[in-house]
Amino acid sequence: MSLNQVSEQRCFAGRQVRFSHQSQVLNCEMQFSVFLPPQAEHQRVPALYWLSGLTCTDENFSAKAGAQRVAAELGMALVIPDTSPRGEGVADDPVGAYDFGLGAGFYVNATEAPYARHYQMYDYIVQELPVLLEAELPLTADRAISGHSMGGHGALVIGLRNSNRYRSISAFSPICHPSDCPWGIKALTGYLGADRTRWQQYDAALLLAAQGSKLPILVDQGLADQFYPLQLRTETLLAAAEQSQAPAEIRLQPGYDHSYYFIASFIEQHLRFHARHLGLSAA
Ligand SMILES: N[C@@H](CCC(=O)N[C@@H](CS)C(=O)NCC(=O)O)C(=O)O
Repeated sequence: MSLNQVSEQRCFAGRQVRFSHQSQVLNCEMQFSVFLPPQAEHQRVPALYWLSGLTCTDENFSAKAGAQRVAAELGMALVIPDTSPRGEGVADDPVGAYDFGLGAGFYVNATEAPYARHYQMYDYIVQELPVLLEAELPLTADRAISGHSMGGHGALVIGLRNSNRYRSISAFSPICHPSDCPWGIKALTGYLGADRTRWQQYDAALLLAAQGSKLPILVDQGLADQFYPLQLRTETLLAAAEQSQAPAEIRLQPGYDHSYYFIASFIEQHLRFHARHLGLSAA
């Protein structure tokens, strides 16, 4: 077993578990959380990967979203990775800003020094974690992907580029067009360099406009979100979905902000959306 169990709590008759492990891809020790529903005691279950936003660890979603009750009912595991490589030797933002470096890996494979040595979050999510978790835990290879803000960007990009690996994609308040917003420009310049042609593979609006989506997509965006529209650029995703005739439902929700109160309000609908596409009967 290459996973070390850090903690475990009973939750809705399932298990909320935190693990640490040595990541080969990220070249450092990592922690992540998993919710295993009660059904996982006697059978393998599909998994929803949840990618969190800026400043988060694996614990924000576990503690604040209230997703476990419905996941337990549906028989769906929740896999909640950290948002960047971690540890003393991992390069951070030069002035410790919250929107780059630690807690802000942006789910890309960095090519630029000094970040390339550890910041390979795309491969960590797409390759390393599923292989590890499906070997060590009672998970099937049926996966869905979701996330919030930076993690919504990650979920859209990873799902759009890997339609054979996931059944469905959803996002809350995603950074839709990182090539053209302050958070995205800073991150993509720092991790990938100034050549914008290398950014396109990590830009959900550009990917969706160019190739459409084989997977169903559900997006919720709060209209009282302080980061909408400057950072999130939801209108670019709406335009790309329309242009490509993608199977995407993008909902603008009046009154909701960027917080986990918004996520908690709609997470049940997202879990049931994924459950339908994962073929879970109770959805
Ligand atoms: N700290 C930042 C905002 C960071 C932020 O809003 N992070 C979101 C994701 S983009 C989050 O989930 N924060 C952690 C939480 O609410 O638990 C600021 O002051 O502007």
